[in-house]
Amino acid sequence: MTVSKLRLQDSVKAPVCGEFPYRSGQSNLMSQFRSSVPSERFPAEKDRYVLYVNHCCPWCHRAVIVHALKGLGDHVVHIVEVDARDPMHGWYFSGLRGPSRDPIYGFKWMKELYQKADPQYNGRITVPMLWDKKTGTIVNNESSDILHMFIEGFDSLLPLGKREATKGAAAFVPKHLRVEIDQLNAWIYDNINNGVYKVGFATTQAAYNEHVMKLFQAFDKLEQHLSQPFHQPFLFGNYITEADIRLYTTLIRFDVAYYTLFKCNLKMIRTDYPRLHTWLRRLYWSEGPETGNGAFKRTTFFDVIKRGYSSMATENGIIPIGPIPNVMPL
Ligand SMILES: N[C@@H](CCC(=O)N[C@@H](CS)C(=O)NCC(=O)O)C(=O)O
Repeated sequence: MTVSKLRLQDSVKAPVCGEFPYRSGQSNLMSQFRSSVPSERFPAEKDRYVLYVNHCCPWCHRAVIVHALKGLGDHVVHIVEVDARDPMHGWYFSGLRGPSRDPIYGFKWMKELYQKADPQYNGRITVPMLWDKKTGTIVNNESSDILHMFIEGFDSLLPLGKREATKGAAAFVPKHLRVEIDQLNAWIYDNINNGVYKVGFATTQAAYNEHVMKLFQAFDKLEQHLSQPFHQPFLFGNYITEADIRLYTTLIRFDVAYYTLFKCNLKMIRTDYPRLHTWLRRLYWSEGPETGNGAFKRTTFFDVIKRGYSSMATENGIIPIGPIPNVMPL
């Protein structure tokens, strides 16, 4: 992803959970950890890599969903939950949901892992982060790279039926749709995944007005997209693609967090977007093989999401009660 793509206006402040708003002259803020599996330094090997995540974070969630859909949990990539964040020192292992110490080195703070990888490191301490136990360093901390690695980088370790190249039309990025999927992903990223942050962290009324309108125009467009031939039940037809996964992580948080806490409150998915609502509920509730027997639901933790966004958006830590239920039944 290019820096210019990430550049936001100065009227949007830096969120703790979300894309960093790059401002002019800050191009050196791109992550330095952008290696891949498989590569000479980081071959695909079982039990070698660890993914650190927090379940509030939508960027982590996309990697976690693919991890579940591909069955990478069976001794390929271990997931470790880093479940708390201190305003001064960042992510740490609290023991409340995840472990109370990093299971590899016994560290308390995520920043100790970053400093082990690079003692001079002074960038953001973010999740998701993919760690290599063998060389004791960070492979990558950019969720779209990790997502792509999980889609096919570990395929040599998986049964044939799970490999991207042998899945044909059921691939997460089928060859004949690659360009369309990439275009939709970029647009969804700018207007929706990152769009909610531009609204939630706007520091002027003008910025808020601009970004909130763009966000709902994007939903209107997607609602129309889902009405077109070959665009349902999923965004590109009968199979879940990378675009569905990327959109899901924002939409499942929308009514319960962004609508209330980020003031994205012009419309709700459940009351105003019938096609998007059906699409969302199908992904969430389906227990069939197309969702890895419920991978979307299994990886969605509403208590963590509500608590996490409340602590970001309000001073007093009060968690809004509604809407109830978190997801309507199908
Ligand atoms: N570009 C990164 C962004 C990841 C990100 O912003 N993660 C947030 C959690 S949602 C984080 O760790 N924030 C901690 C901080 O900035 O101190 C990605 O997509 O992986």
